[in-house]
Amino acid sequence: MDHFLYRSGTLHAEGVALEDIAACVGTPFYCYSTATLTRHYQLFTEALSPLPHMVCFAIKSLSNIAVLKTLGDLGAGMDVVSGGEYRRAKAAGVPGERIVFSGVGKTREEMRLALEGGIRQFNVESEPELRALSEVAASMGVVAPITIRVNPDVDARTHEKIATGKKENKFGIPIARASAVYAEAASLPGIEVIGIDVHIGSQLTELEPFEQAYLKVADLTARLRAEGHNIRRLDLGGGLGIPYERSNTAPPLPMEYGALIKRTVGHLGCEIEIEPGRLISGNAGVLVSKVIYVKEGEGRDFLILDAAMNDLVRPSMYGAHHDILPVTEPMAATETHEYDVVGPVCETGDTFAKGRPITPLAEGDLVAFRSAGAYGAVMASEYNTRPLIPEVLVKDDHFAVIRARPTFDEILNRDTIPEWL
Ligand SMILES: Cc1ncc(COP(=O)(O)O)c(C=O)c1O
Ligand SMILES: N[C@@H](CCCC[NH3+])C(=O)O
Repeated sequence: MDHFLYRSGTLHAEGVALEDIAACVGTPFYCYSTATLTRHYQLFTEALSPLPHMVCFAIKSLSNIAVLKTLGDLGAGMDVVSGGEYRRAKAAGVPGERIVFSGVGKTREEMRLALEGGIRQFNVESEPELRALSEVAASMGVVAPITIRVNPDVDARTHEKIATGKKENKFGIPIARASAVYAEAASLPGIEVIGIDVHIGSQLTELEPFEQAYLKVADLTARLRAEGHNIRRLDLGGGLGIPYERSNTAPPLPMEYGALIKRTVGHLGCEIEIEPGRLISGNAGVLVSKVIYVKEGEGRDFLILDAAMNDLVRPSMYGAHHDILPVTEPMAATETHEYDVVGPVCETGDTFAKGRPITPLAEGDLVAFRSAGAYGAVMASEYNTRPLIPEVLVKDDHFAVIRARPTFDEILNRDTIPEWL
C-alpha cells in the first residue's frame, strides 16, 4: 500500500499534486510520503508484537536525514554500514543505543567513531574484524557489544547480485564454524557477546528461505547457550520484498513474516531485531520525470526522459522493473502505446523499460516511477555531470525540499586544478 493516488485527474503524493512539486523544484526529483514510511514501519512493529523487539531501518535503502528523523521519531532503530551512515543516523537524532553497525569491512576508524558516539551492537562478520574490534575497544577502555553474523548457506531465491546467504557470498562466518568463533569472541577483552545475526539477501518474495535460515539460527542459539554463551538478542536481518509489478503475485506481508519469526525463534526468549530497508522505503517514494522528446525509431518509439540511469540505476543494474505512470490520469478508454523508455545518458544501458505499454505521451508530460524510494536516490551518481536530483518529503498537504539540487558552480568547484597545470 502507498499514498500515491490519482485525485482530480492528477497523481498526488498524499494531499499534494506531483505537478505542483514539479513546478516548484523542476524535474526530475524524488518524492517521499511520510504516511507510507510511517505505515510500513508500524506494520513491522505490529507484526513483531508482543515479542520484545527493535525495527532497525536499513538506511542504505534511503538515507536522507529527514527520512531518518521521520522514522527515528517513531522509535525506529537504524542499521548502518559505514561511518557516513552512522553520522547520518546521529544527525537525525537517533541515539547510539538504537544504532546497529553491519558490513564486512568496518575500519578501525569506523569502530572508534561508533564506540565513542554509542552503539547498540556491531554485527561482526569475520575473525579478523572481531580481533580488530576487541583491540580498538580495549584501547579505549570499553567493551564492544556484538553479534556474529552467520552465513547459513541458504538460497534466498532472489537476484544473484543481492543474495547474501550462500556459502560462496562474502558475508558472515560459515555457520559450521560458529562454535569456534564464539569461543574466541568470549575470550577477547574488548568484546561482549550479545547474540546472533543473519541476513540472507534482499527482495525476497517467499518466506521459505527465511524459514530455513531462522530455523538454523534457532538451533545455533541452543547450541551456543549449551556452550555457555548468553545469547539474548537475535538480529534477523532485512530482505522482505515488495511488489514492483502489480500484476505479479504479491510477496508475503510483514504480518506473515512476523508470524514466521514467532514460529521459528519466538520461543527462545530473545529480543528480536530486524533490519528492513526496502519494505519501509520502497513504495514510499516515486521518481518524477519529464518527457524531453518522443523519438520514432526502427520499429519502436523512444520515450526520452530527463531522468536517467544515474538517477535510478536499478533497471540497468539488475534489469529491475519499475511501473511508470503518467502523472495526468489517463481516461478509462485510452489505448496504450508501447515505448522504449530511456534517459539522456550516452549508454544503451540507460534504458528503464523496453516495449512498455503506457498511455500516449508527448513532450513536456510528466511520468512517475513507482517503488523508487529504496535504492533510488542513494545509488544515484553525477555521471555525465548530471547533478544529483532533489528529494522532496510530503506530509499531508504540504511538502519540503529535503535535499536541493546542487548548482553547477558547486559541482565544478569540487574539482581543483593543481597549480602546476
Ligand atoms: C545487513 C543488511 N541488513 C539489511 C538489509 C536491508 O535489506 P532490504 O532493503 O532488502 O530489506 C541489507 C540489504 O540487503 C543488508 O545487507
Ligand atoms: N541495491 C539493491 C539492493 C541491495 C541490498 C543491499 N543489502 C537493489 O536496488 O535492489
